[in-house]
Amino acid sequence: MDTKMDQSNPVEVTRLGARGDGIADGPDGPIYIPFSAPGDLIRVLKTASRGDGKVAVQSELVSSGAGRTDPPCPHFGTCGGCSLQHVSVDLIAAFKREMLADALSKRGFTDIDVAETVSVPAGTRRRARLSCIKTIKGWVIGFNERGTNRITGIEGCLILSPALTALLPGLKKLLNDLPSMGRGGDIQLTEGSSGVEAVLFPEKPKDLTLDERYLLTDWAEENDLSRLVWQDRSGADPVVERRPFVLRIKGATLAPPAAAFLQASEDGEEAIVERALTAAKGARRVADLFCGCGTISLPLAAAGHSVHAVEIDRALLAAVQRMGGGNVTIEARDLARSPIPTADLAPYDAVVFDPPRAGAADQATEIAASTVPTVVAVSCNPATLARDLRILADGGYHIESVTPIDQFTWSSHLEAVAVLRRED
Ligand SMILES: C[S@@+](CC[C@H](N)C(=O)[O-])C[C@H]1O[C@@H](n2cnc3c(N)ncnc32)[C@H](O)[C@@H]1O
Repeated sequence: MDTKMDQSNPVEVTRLGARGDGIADGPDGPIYIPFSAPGDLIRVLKTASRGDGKVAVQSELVSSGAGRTDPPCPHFGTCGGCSLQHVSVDLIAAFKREMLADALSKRGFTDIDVAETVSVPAGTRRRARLSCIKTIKGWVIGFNERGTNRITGIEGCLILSPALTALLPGLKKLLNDLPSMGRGGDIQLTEGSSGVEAVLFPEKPKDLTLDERYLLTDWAEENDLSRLVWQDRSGADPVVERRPFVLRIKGATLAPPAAAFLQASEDGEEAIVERALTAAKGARRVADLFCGCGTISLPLAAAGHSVHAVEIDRALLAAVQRMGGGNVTIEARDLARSPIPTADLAPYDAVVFDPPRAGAADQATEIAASTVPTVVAVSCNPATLARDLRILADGGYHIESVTPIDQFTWSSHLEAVAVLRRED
C-alpha cells in the first residue's frame, strides 16, 4: 500500500543497493530510491513497502551528490536495460567491488582483499537479446521497461557494440516484410570474430515461406552477417550461413551453435579466461565444469592443458569437441542433480566451474572434500558465489584472489572470478 511521506525533510542517499537503487536511511528503515546516487538529497513523496524497508514511488531531486552524472542515453529511465547511467564510472566500479565484498562478508569472509573492479567500457557488449512487438504504428524493437512487459523502442543503444547498433534501424524494416514473425518475439544478436549472428525467435512456431527465406538471405548479404537463424520451439532453422560463425580467443577458436551462451563482452571474456589460464599454470589435467561452448576449455587446451569439459547441453559439448582436438574430452552431465563425486576428481590438478546464477553448491561440496590443488570459480551471482566459496573454504581451500569483472555496464549485474588453492 502506498503511503505519503513527510515532504518537508529530504533524505540523503548514502549508498547503492544490489538492484542499483540508491538507499537512504529513513525513520522506519531503508528507503530504496530508483535512479538516485550517493550524496543526493531527495524529497520522497510517496512510498510502497519493499523487503526490509520502503521503495520511493514518487520523489524529487533536491540536490545532486558528487557521484551523479548526466545519463548519456535518451532512453535511460524507461528502458530496463540500464539502471546506473546517472552514476559516475568510478563510483560504479567501487560499488561493484563493495557489492562483492558484502556478499563475501555475509558468508563470514571479512578479511578478503577483493581486487579492483575490471571495468568493461560501454559500447562493447557483443551479445543482446532484444524483444520486438508489432503495434498499430509499426514494429517496436528494444528492451523491456523496468518491472513491466512493455518494450521501450530504441533506435540505438550505447551499451551495444557498433556492429550490433548498426543493425537496429534495418531490423524494423525487415520485420515489416516478415509475416511469419507474427505479433512479436525476440531477436538475439551476437558479434563474433567472423561477423554478426542474428537469431529470430517468433512468439509462435511458424515455417518461413520461400519469399521470406529470400528476404532474410538478402538482408544477411546486405548487412554482411556471418549467419542468420530462424528458431522456434520446434528447433533452429539455419536460413543462411555466409561464413562459419566463430570467435577467437587466446589461441583458440570457438564455433558456438545458434544462440549459444557466450560471455557478454570480449573484454569480460578475456579477463575471465586470463585468470583461469594463470591459475592453471603447471596443471596437467584440468576439469572445466559448466563449460558452455568452450570459452575456458578451448584456451586451456590451446595452452597445452589436457581438459575434461562437462556440460548439460549436448549441442554445446559437440562444439567443444569439434574445436578442441586431442587435448579435450567431453562429458554430458547434469551437474546440479549429479555432481562429479569427490573420488572422480582425484586425477585433476585444477577444476574450473562457471555455473548459472543458482551456483553449484552440490558440486562445490564434492570439490571441497577432494585433493584438487587449484579451483577457479566463475560466477554472475555474488551471493551464490560467496555461498560456494564458503563450502570450499570450510573444506580447506584458501581464497587466493577474488576479482569483480563489470561486463554489465550500467546495470547492477556483476561477474566475478575467484582462485582458490588447497591449503594442505
Ligand atoms: C554461465 S554459463 C558458462 C559457460 C562457459 N563457461 C562460458 O564462459 O561461456 C553456464 C553453463 O552451464 C550450463 N548448465 C546449466 N545447468 C547445468 C547443469 N545442471 N549441469 C551442467 N551444465 C549446466 C549451461 O548450459 C551453460 O553453458
